[in-house]
Amino acid sequence: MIDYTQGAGVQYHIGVNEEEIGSYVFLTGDPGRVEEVAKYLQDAHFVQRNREYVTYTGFLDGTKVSVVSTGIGGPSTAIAIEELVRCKVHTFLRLGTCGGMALDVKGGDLCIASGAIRAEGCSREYAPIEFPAVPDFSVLQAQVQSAQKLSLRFHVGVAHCKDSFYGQHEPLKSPVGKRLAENWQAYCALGTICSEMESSTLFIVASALHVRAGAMFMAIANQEREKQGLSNPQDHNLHPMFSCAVETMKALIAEDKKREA
Ligand SMILES: O=P(O)(O)O[C@H]1O[C@H](CO)[C@@H](O)[C@H]1O
Ligand SMILES: O=c1cc[nH]c(=O)[nH]1
Repeated sequence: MIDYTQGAGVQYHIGVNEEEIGSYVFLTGDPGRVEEVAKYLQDAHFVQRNREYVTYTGFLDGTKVSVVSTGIGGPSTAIAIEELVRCKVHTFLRLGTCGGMALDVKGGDLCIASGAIRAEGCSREYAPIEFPAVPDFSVLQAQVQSAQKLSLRFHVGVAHCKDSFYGQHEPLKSPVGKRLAENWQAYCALGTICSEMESSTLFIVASALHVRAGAMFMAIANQEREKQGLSNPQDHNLHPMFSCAVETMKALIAEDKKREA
């Protein structure tokens, strides 16, 4: 393969090298969210910005941890994961936003993905469609335990991942809207908890590269509650999720330290 690195192991898109990155990484879609998450780390500093990729690095309980944005959707997420794995990252935790689908998911609730529907294109370039997009079990378990410890209102279940945000919200405006709406109805009938855009790619690329990954999202609102005439509060406060994510990463780091001792 042509060497696109910028020398000294600096990765082509994310613009960082192994020395600048912890082996544990929080991923967020929004580049503007990275600095906010980094405030939860000790001694965090800005590392790099290139395209949609912003990176900060700091510490949790003495272990180096980074926060990196992926931008929206599968392709930019897959690139971030591939390049971060080249920087020796072995643990990923995505912190995102989502729309609720199950009627008991309200704006402000935390959704933890136990699996993801591969209704996007990118993951098909990593695994046949029969292969399930699932998180690493130890990461999932640590997420659930952290949400319980913090007494958050949370849901664990399958997340829907798609490429078109507006196909989710206004399917019938699309020439293929009937198919989108029919599939959406089926996903709801199957108990899917929420919809977002990166976790299936994250889970499949992580499986392909033999690293571990998990994902959690704050529900902003729920269009299905709106449809049913139920209350539909909007909530954009992501801090409870950040606290849960930090708790989760600390638990994983502690388990790893115990195993290595
Ligand atoms: O808040 P983030 O992490 O970007 O996640 C969600 O928000 C974006 C759409 O508004 C998509 O990236 C979706 O997955
Ligand atoms: O409804 C939503 C909210 C956030 N992200 C999505 O993909 N959908």
